[in-house]
Amino acid sequence: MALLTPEDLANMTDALVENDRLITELTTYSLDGLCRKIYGTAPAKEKVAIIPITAGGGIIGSFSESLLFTVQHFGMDGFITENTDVAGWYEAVTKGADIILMADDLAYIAHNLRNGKIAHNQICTGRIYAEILCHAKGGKDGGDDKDVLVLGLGKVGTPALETFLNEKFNVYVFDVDSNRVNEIASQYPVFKYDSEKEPKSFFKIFEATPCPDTISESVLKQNSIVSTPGIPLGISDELIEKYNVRVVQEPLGIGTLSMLYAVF
Ligand SMILES: NC(=O)C1=CN([C@@H]2O[C@H](COP(=O)(O)OP(=O)(O)OC[C@H]3O[C@@H](n4cnc5c(N)ncnc54)[C@H](O)[C@@H]3O)[C@@H](O)[C@H]2O)C=CC1
Ligand SMILES: NCCC[C@@H](N)C(=O)NCCCC[C@H](N)C(=O)O
Repeated sequence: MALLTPEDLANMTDALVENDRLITELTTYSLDGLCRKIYGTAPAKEKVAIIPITAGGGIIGSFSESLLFTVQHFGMDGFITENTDVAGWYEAVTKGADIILMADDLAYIAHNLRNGKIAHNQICTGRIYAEILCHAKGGKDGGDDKDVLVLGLGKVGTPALETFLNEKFNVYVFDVDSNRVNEIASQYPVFKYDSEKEPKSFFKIFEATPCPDTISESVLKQNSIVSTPGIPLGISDELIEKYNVRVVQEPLGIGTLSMLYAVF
């Protein structure tokens, strides 16, 4: 899994606030409101403990602080444990935490100690970024509002395509790993997107890859919406400006709020 860097998180607080505004403009739901709608849950004064984990690559600068900002920004009570790892878990529980947030290099989870629910960041991230596109108001020409292009069929992209299929979208998929495309196409009723054989542009594009410039001019329309957890951003500033593309992208907070609503 591509690991976050402190640089990825440098502008996270501004990005979360700005993306919440954009999500509201596109969907009429605030991020908080959209999470309530898709999960059917709501916070009930849970105390959230964030436990720094030293395993693997170790602590990532401002990772825990970014989680605390997210928790508090959406009105919840949270704290970062003074201790790490097992000692941090003990501290969290003895301080009355209801929900634990913690991440090593292989998994970032939310665990509700009261109801037993557990959520995984990659699944919840794929779902919320897909739901943002599902709820985004259609293009001026309307018709293709149910078409969506999914770029990147990994641990985030797969839950996203499942969300689009559940919402009855026509899902076009692409991945540089053709074996992965064939595997997905054998499991799900999706269309393999091939820009050479059948060029097609999309109003709604989802991207979850670790590469830049994955979104080419050929797939864009005027006013396209790109919903992408992918880091780095998969579309150039030039194309964003030329096609007035609205881009929903933020490194950690949107996926974290989705995880919390999944365990309330
Ligand atoms: N913003 C957020 O909250 C989060 C962001 N991420 C980011 O999302 C991205 C995807 O994460 P995962 O799904 O866990 O990774 P993954 O490695 O499971 O999947 C990535 C997929 O993208 C494909 N790919 C790579 N280059 C491509 C290209 N040029 N065009 C099309 N497909 C390409 C790979 O073949 C792979 O199938 C990563 O950049 C990760 O850092 C992950 C979780 C949360
Ligand atoms: N964008 C959300 C997904 C994050 C994931 N790509 C990652 O960097 N995981 C490693 C996090 C390690 C955190 C560290 N153990 C700490 O506790 O500071």
